[in-house]
Amino acid sequence: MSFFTRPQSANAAIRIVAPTTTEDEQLKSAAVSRKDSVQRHCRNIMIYGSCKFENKGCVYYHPPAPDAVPFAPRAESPAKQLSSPSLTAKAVNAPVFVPKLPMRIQMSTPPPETPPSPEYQDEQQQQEVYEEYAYPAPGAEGQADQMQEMDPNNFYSDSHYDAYDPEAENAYFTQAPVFVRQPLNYHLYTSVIPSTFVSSTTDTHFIPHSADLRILLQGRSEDLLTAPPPGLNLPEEIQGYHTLIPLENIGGTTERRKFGNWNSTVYRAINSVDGGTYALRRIENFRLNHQAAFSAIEAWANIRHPGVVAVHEAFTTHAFGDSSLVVAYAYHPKAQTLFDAHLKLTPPAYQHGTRFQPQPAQTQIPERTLWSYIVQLAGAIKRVHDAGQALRMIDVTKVLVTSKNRLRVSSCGIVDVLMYDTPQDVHLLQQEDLTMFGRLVFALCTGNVMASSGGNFQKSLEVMGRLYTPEVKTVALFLVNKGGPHKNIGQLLEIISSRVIAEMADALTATDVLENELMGELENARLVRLLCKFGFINERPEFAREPRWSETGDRYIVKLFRDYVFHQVDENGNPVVNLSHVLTCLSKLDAGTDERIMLVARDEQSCLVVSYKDIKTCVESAFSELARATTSGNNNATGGYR
Ligand SMILES: Nc1ncnc2c1ncn2[C@@H]1O[C@H](COP(=O)(O)OP(=O)(O)OP(=O)(O)O)[C@@H](O)[C@H]1O
Repeated sequence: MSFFTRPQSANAAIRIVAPTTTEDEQLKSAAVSRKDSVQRHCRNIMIYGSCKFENKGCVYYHPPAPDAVPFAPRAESPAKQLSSPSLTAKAVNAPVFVPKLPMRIQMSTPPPETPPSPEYQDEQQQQEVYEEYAYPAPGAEGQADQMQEMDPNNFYSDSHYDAYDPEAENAYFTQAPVFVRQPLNYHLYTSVIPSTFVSSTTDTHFIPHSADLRILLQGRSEDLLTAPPPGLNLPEEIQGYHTLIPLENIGGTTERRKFGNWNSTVYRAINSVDGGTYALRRIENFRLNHQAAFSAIEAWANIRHPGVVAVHEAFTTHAFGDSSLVVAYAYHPKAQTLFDAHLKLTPPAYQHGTRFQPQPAQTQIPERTLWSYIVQLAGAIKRVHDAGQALRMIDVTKVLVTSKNRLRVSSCGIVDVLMYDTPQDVHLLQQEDLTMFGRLVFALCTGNVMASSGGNFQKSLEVMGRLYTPEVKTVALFLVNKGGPHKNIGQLLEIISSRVIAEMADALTATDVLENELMGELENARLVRLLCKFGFINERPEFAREPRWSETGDRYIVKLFRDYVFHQVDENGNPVVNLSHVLTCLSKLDAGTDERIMLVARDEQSCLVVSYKDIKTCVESAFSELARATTSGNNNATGGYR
């Protein structure tokens, strides 16, 4: 049979030694029933210190419980152990791990000055035995359980660091070494906010359910990477923009899209200067009479607001075969117009040969969403009016829904260029903005773009009164009615101030939810960096003319740790493919915690007890060695890896 002996120093090679004859006699009763010479040790015991399956069918050998062992062999010094004839040649070749940092152990009370009583020595011995089996520290059993049943949300609350109160256990335990509670570098960890406070599993006003959020973001990324279909017959490049894709159907059979009285098409394109994706709105057959008409675009380019699609630049081009005006805007992947999102009729459906009436894309807009739209648009208008501009195009086909319940006014600045020759008083234009805003509210409430016009007006008010609170009607009427020269957006914001506060609360909740989501993803970059380093180090065929470089010295520890993380097997010898275990180990390694683990050689003849901090030092030193050897001309070779 064999024992694991506790090393004298914190981190040392541990030999699996054969017991002496005396020890055999003392352990006779236990040894009779065992077939240690032929039976393999359970690796869970070797790695975790305990095996969950011990009494549940695990076929491997489990050492006896500590209290069943009356005596344990004294731990020999690591050097002596390594020179012992009981080691295999392979084990002797294994490098001895020399800790680079002193072990941080503190005695809870100073050792007794007078020689301890025999009774005390007995207890002390028993305690040593206990520690050998409970190694690495009191509480390790719980830790082993924790490691076997990894809970990704709990791996930061490490029981190893919980205050250990020896007095509560036994008076004699006060002499046992107590591991000082090390303050973890908590800033290195993700602390997931309890879902009670910030839940990503439920919908919030602006942020969908966590899974849906990922689908949304993946969809955007996919949208950005879509290649143009062949046969579009579009210019290859215009003013530094390439890879044009029309965002609306430009087939000859469908009605051409209009922007006021002009034909207009929107394209997605990539800017070759900054590599960014932009939305290009092209106005066909436009002749620019005055270069000064672009001054409005310059003014718009300075307006940045979350409710306004950012204006980038404008130019004219003949690349389409005509004289076109093109204005470049920030591109919002997967954006929909308010019309498409809420008012567009779905094609008539047929069932059993019966034709059903076309239905709006969505039924009634919920009041909360409606208020959110009103507040967002009011905020955008306020920003633009404060900048001395007017939007001049507030329409359900020009307001984009760019995310969940998020609106942005698009096409800003175009009308200013198109109407440059017929200047108008900006104050009147701003009043007109409010009227257009009112029409939009009518359209959204009733599902009819013509809701506020002519004979529809009264009926629309009735519908509005039936579906929404009276406040909505008040706001809509305030906007469409002529209120005199002093009517302005500020007055509207006063009327809806309570809604603005609700909106702000929702926006702040959205940032909390997003922060929480981001925290969950924050670990990825650091883990990828670590995995890259492993990739550079492990199995490197040769370095510095040393074919065994990756197998010796610090690298040997890295190799064993790699086995510990990725190559564990269960009691049946099947691979343990537990991502939580991998993530936990890598996170602890990245943080360099003082928690210690036992690394077992592949031949199972030797093992090393090392802390994550030590392994981190090994990884860093091996990687630095490689990095130093990179050519001097390639100074950035390791940039970003650290
Ligand atoms: N900045 C942008 N980012 C992403 N998509 C955009 C952007 N601007 C417009 N789009 C998309 O381009 C498409 C065409 O926009 P457009 O403003 O022409 O709407 P429309 O519904 O075609 O209006 P109209 O019928 O008046 O032409 C819409 O699907 C819109 O979502």
